[in-house]
Amino acid sequence: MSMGTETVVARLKASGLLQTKGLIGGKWTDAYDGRTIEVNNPASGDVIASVACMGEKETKDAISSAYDAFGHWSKLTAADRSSHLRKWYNLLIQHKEELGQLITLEQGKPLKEAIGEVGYGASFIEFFAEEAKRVYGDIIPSTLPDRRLFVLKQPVGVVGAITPWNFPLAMITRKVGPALACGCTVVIKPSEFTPLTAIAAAELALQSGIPPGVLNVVMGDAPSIGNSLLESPLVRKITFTGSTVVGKKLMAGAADSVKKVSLELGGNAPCIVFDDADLEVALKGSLATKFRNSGQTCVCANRILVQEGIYEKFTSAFSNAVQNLKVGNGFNEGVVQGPLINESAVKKVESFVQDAILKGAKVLVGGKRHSLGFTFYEPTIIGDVKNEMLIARQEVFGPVAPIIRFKTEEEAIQIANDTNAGLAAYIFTNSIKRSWRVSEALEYGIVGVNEGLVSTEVAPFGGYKQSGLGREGSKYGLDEYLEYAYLIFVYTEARIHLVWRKIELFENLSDLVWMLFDNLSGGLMEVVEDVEGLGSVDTLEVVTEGWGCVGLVEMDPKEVWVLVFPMVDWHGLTCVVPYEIVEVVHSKDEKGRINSIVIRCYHVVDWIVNWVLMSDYFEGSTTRSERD
Ligand SMILES: NC(=O)c1ccc[n+]([C@@H]2O[C@H](COP(=O)([O-])OP(=O)(O)OC[C@H]3O[C@@H](n4cnc5c(N)ncnc54)[C@H](O)[C@@H]3O)[C@@H](O)[C@H]2O)c1
Ligand SMILES: O=CCCC(=O)O
Repeated sequence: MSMGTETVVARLKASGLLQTKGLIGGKWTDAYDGRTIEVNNPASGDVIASVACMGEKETKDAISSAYDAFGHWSKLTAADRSSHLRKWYNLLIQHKEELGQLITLEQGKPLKEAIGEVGYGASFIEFFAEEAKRVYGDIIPSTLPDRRLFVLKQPVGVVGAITPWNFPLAMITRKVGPALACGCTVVIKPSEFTPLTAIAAAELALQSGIPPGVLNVVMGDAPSIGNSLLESPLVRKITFTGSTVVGKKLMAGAADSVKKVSLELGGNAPCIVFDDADLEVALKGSLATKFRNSGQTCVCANRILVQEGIYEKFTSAFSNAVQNLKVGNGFNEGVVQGPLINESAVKKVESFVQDAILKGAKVLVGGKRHSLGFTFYEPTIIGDVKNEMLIARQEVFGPVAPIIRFKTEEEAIQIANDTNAGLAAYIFTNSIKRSWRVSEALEYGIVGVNEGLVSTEVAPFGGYKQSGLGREGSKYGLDEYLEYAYLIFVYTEARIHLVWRKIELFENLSDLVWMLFDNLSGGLMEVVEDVEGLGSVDTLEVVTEGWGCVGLVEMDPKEVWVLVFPMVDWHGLTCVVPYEIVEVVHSKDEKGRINSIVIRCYHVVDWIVNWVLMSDYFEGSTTRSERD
């Protein structure tokens, strides 16, 4: 291990945030067969750590733990879940430096950018801690007068979350934040290249008091973990960020048990610079979108389309800027371009560049491996690229900017949309009309107008076409973890057959309660108010099997009348059972007989209903025993 890596590793170990085990049911766990997998520093090739290499058995246990934890976690109040998430967020921010170092160590991005990722990643936890309290349902205006229609949002259940290496923290929190906020529990499978950040984030989740089993981490054998998640009937949702190839496999695998699926897949972002663009703004935006994370983001510009009138000026200024990008180990001061993740990533970049050159493109800057060796590649610009070349058809996922020349707006739109991907697109123009026109014509889920950095926790992130399904972040991000239950309640006084029963005035409350228990076939009796000394109106709620007692009304100092009603059975649903009496008021006629009673109570769904009972009801009333 080189000195640099060794020192950082020692510091991180001392902080307790560099761990190597998976997390199952709140317990740090080795692979059951003891297997491990090495995690490398891409800047030096050093082995940072050996982590548990897990598979089917560990994943099944993690799923069971998540399933067991779901019962409790989903029933916490939104405020409680929110408070757990907020504590986790605070810890992530408190450990921003260490987490940033871990990211640079295992993923390679410059430390400043890595610490930026921690802030970005943590923002999803903060945002969804707040959103947890806003998972509102709906009341739908009914087509019939006697019914009420509701939409109840419920957590989908256990979630399998599979994430990539390019944002080792943010791609996890963008899934886990909304999942936990909604009441789901999660099994996370981080990339085998960057598990350390995921483990550290899970450690902080445990420290924040998130209960065991709510968040589990398994890593190692990707297909085996993936298949276990797909095959388990306990897993109700798969959320994946990664390549389109793997995304398609997971989508197909989820079909068998019809799991809910959301996919954040690869992009092929066009960055269109029009003649009327502000050159400085276009340069800044194009640099930011192309070279962020050394070109290894799904929203990185993959093709830079430049209109012919500004082509020379733009390419020359862009080339100057790119030549000055400092490449190196992410821990070194001033470095803005780190290494690529591994050797095969460099080989892919090389082959794409080679293909473009063979087909007539020209290297304007860079174009080869960097003299630093390992997986460093020179920041590169290639001119005269055509949209048919490999580099314009597929994600290069490296620091290479292919430039395509175009003449008209229509041509730019046609080239931009000529791809299976549809994640992010960028346009640079000073024309408001063109901004709207082109933004709306682009078949992309995200469009940056005069802006190269588009990601934020408050806006929906996701793609059209083969770039994925669903959205992450923002209020829309919650939908991916919710089921919508439609409930219909019929509310009708005609269905309620009221029965009044005269009973003796009891000496004390317990006698009364026992009498009710005996006579009303048993069940739970809940004293809503203290009935000691029975006033003119007292309220008692007794829920019995088939019968309910909602009120006691004193008619005479020697008599107590109990209002009993059968629970209404409607299409197999027991409903119209009031559960909390607010007020019972009665009036008497001139002979002192009760002629009306109004019972105000909370209905099962929290409306207050007024039941007005007129004297007619009492005339023909029967007792429970008579009915039986
Ligand atoms: N749209 C987005 O939000 C977004 C964000 C980040 C990255 N990405 C995309 O991710 C890709 C780069 O990430 P990557 O190389 O880690 O992607 P990848 O598809 O190779 O791997 C992603 C994850 O899937 C796992 N995996 C691989 N094969 C699997 C299988 N058979 N079953 C289950 N899991 C499996 C990997 O171990 C990893 O955890 C790029 O295409 C990039 O565009 C997309
Ligand atoms: O790589 C894709 C995610 C990048 C982002 O969230 O901005």
